[in-house]
Amino acid sequence: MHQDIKEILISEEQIKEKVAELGKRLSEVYKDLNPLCICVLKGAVPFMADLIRKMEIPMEMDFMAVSSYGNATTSSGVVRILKDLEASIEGRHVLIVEDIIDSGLTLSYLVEMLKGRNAASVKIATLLDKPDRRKVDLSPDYSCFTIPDAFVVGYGLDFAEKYRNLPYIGVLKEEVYQ
Ligand SMILES: O=P(O)(O)OC[C@H]1O[C@H](OP(=O)(O)OP(=O)(O)O)[C@H](O)[C@@H]1O
Ligand code: HPA
Repeated sequence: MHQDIKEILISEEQIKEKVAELGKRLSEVYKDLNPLCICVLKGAVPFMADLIRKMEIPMEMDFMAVSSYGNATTSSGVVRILKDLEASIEGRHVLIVEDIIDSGLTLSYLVEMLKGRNAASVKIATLLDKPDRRKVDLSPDYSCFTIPDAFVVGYGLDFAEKYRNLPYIGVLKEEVYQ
């Protein structure tokens, strides 16, 4: 285990199993709909890469970069679009792929923005859901794990851009970010 990690919350094996389960479910839900999976950079990259390989249906992908955290551990509430989608989503079935929903501020902003572009549907798939910290009324359509209120890193999630390459989800030692 990495020296800055206090505890492994979700192991590599647990992630693999849940992601495969979700991929199978999405393959049924989106059969014949050619969904557009939108990966929210950068944290959702490992989840997106693993999830789409478990979706055994035609699908397309695109990427968005937004930022609300910067190098802090709490959301500023201000969502900035750093990179927009390449193509129109009008009439498309959109699935937003996220690593974590914490305050919900990032996704509530994104969902409203994408709905405003006349998508046929806009749904959310998240690896982690941290409902205790929610500041807006938002719940994911698909979620792999519900986690307690702790700052976690790994499998895409960072603190100050570090730890994204850990293969598990771990709780960061307080002394590392305090
Ligand atoms: O529910 P919220 O409180 O809004 O938090 C969730 C968002 O925060 C993180 O992104 P961040 O801005 O840190 O970018 P990153 O994915 O590049 O790490 C995470 O990837 C989500 O997008
Ligand atoms: O717990 C977290 N870890 C990393 N990034 C995050 N963005 C929101 N919550 C978190």
